[in-house]
Amino acid sequence: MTRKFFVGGNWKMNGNKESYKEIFAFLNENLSSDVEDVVVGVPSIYLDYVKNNLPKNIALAAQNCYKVEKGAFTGEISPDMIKDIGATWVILGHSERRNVFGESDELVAEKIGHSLEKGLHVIACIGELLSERESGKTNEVVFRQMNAMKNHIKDWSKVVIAYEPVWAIGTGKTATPAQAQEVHQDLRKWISENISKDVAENVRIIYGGSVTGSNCRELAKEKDIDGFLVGGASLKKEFVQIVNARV
Ligand SMILES: O=C(CO)COP(=O)(O)O
Repeated sequence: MTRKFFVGGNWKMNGNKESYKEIFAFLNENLSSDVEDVVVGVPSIYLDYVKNNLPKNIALAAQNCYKVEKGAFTGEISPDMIKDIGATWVILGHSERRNVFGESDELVAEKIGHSLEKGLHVIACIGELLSERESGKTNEVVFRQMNAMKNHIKDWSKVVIAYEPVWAIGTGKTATPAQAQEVHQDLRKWISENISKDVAENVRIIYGGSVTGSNCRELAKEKDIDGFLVGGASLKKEFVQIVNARV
């Protein structure tokens, strides 16, 4: 298996310049210089500040952006702006964007397409609600979300898929390794049948939802789990343990 392990920290709408200093300190002290593919997603107003203080081997992501280059879209930021300040990634389709801010599959897919065209790398998030899981619709939901994206993605090499079951986000209820592996495996099969075998083999599918220093190693043993997207624990020292889950 050649897929490189990938860990993203999603800081969401947390922290400030002062509290980020602690994060810079534990990343500087504890992260070995040869880590690969570690990205942190930062509130847009702090992207520039974090860029100037983060260890250089960690990449920077915005947590959202709009689907066009520029214009009268008050409050939005564009992929060009994200690139301009030196960030290289954007998180799109996070469940909080979908469920709190009402972003549709189509809007998420358009944002992904535009970000890729502009040269950003994308963490594309998908995942089902608890009610959807309980009614046996997990695959139907994640395949529908994937299908919308498929029409807008030409180059999958710059995409990481984050499977984040909504019921596991911020709840302390992690999917079991077997539950996560099952969905990741089904996703890879769907990709093989609907996109290509090559993309299915190479695209990284990471898991998100209450990942911690203590559960990351078991999850990381599963063959289709290629890393994590971490919320709460990415603000704490244990993030380093998660980055090293396969070491
Ligand atoms: O939403 C998440 C990452 O994007 C997961 O959040 P938690 O790790 O806090 O559950």
